[in-house]
Amino acid sequence: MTQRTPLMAGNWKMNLDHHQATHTLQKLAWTLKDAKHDYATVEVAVIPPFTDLRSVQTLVDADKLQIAYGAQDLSAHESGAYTGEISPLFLTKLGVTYALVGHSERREYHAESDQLINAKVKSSLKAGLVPILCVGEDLETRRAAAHVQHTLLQLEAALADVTAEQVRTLVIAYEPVWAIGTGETATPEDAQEMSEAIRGRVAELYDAETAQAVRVLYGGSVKSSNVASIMAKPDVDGALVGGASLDPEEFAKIVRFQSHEVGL
Ligand SMILES: O=C[C@H](O)COP(=O)(O)O
Repeated sequence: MTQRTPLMAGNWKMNLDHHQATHTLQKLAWTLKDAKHDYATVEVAVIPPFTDLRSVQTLVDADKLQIAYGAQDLSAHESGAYTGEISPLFLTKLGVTYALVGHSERREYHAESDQLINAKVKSSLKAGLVPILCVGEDLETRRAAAHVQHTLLQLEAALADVTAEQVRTLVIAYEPVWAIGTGETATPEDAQEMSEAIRGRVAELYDAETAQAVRVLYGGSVKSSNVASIMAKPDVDGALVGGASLDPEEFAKIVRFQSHEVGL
């Protein structure tokens, strides 16, 4: 069985300018250093706004930080007349590792279609970025008990024409929209149900080895007080953290979920 390294990714959304980003990242790095965090056991990434990425890169390089960083979105195109879009190649040049694709806020506020999300998955993979593909249902869909079917359809659409080899590197984030920024958290059992279903569908679409390699994160009001119970579930490989990642001490506690009993 493949050993999957847990990933804690902090999505800052549209918060923190480049000065604030530097301070926040520095504080996160110091807190984790004080706690003697072993990045081989839990990987850490921050996902700042585009305008912060150069400052983040400079700090990571200068202080030789082991914290990875990602982009919150990217273009499906490499270059050309696409005003306001960011090429995956520009992100690679900035040392970016991850790219969020199909976050629910992009799907909702920018009407991103499954087809566009599939194109973005492919453009990020082509550029050597690791997509963090976001899927999940809204409250109405969950109330209708159609959440598994809905989420797996999003997954299948996003993976059209993506090879098994590529999927093995992928990160999938299950984010129930009703639990994002609301303080409502899915139960650990909800997170496990969907993570297992996602892994099961990857096995059906590809093979068991691919399904064992892919990392599935949970996202939606994750905090230091609830992360350990979610991480105890066998198919949950980490968290995509929004609000709580803006506080470096709180985010460090989330990263250090295994040490909660003994403190940081
Ligand atoms: O990308 C992160 C998710 O949207 C979760 O956000 P949240 O932790 O603020 O609920």
